Amino acid sequence: MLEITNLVKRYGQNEAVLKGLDLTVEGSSVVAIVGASGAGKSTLLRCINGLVESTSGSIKLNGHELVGLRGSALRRSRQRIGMIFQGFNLIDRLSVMENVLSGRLGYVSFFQALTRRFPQVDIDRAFHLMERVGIDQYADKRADQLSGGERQRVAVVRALMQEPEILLADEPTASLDPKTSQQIMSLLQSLASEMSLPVLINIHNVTQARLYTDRIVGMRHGQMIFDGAPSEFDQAALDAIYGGIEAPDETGGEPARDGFQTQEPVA
Ligand SMILES: Nc1ncnc2c1ncn2[C@@H]1O[C@H](COP(=O)(O)OP(=O)(O)OP(=O)(O)O)[C@@H](O)[C@H]1O
Repeated sequence: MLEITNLVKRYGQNEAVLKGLDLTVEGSSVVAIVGASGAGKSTLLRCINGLVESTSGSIKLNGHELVGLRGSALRRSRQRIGMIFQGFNLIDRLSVMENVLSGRLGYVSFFQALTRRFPQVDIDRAFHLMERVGIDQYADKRADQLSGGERQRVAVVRALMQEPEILLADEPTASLDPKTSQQIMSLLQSLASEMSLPVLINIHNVTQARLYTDRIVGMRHGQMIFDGAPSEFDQAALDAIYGGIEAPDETGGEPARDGFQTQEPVA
C-alpha cells in the first residue's frame, strides 16, 4: 500500500509544485493521475521514487517511509519501485534480454553486475515475463531494432524483474500510436491484477484513463481536486481540472486487450 500524506515539493525558492497532497493507493488498483501540463504529475512520481527530494510530508510504501532516504537506503527503496517512462529508457545497443536483466542489477553482486552474469532463476523469470508480454522471440535482438510498443513491453518486463511493490508509469503511451497505446494500457491493467500490484499512471489521454484504470486522480496547481471512479469522471471534473488551461487528448477509441495474455498468472 502507498500512503502519501501532506506531501509538499518546492523546487528552490519557487512556489510549491505539490501543495500538501494526500493519496492512498491499495492492492492491485490502477490509478490514473491526470492534469494539465505543469500540474505536478511528474513531480509526484519523482518524489515517490526518490528522483527528487520531497520538501516535507510523508510517503510510505508498505509501511516504509521513503521521504528523507539517502545513499544506500534510497537505492534499496528504488529497487522496490518499478518505473516506466514515455521514452522507454532502454539501452539501445544492448539486447532485449540484457535490458530486461538490468532490472536485477540491484540484487546481484558487484562482480555479477560487472560481468552481467545473472543467476539462472533470473534468466528463467525473464523468459517467463517476456513470454507473458509477447516479446520472448526478440530476446537476442538489439533493443533499438524493436517498435515503440515492443520497446515499452521490454521496459515493463525490466520493471517487473525488480519484483517491485508498486509500478509508476510516466506517460507510458505518449510516444505510441493509439492502438499500441491501448494495448500497453490494457497490459498494465492485466499485470496489476495478476501480480496484485498497484500501478500509478500519469496520463494526458483521459479517454484511456477512463477505459483502463480503476480510479482517476485529477490534479491542478499541485493539489488534488478530483478522486473517484472513471464513471464519475464527468464534464464537471474535466472542467475543474483543465478549465481555461488546455484541452485534454480525448483520442482513445474502444478498449483493447493486451493480446498476449496467458492462462498462468505470473508469480
Ligand atoms: N527540476 C525542476 N526545477 C524547477 N522546476 C521544476 C523542475 N521540474 C519541474 N518543475 C516545475 O514544476 C512544475 C510541475 O512540473 P511537472 O513536470 O511535475 O508537471 P506535470 O504535471 O508532470 O506536467 P507535464 O504534463 O507537462 O509533464 C512546473 O511548473 C515545472 O516547471
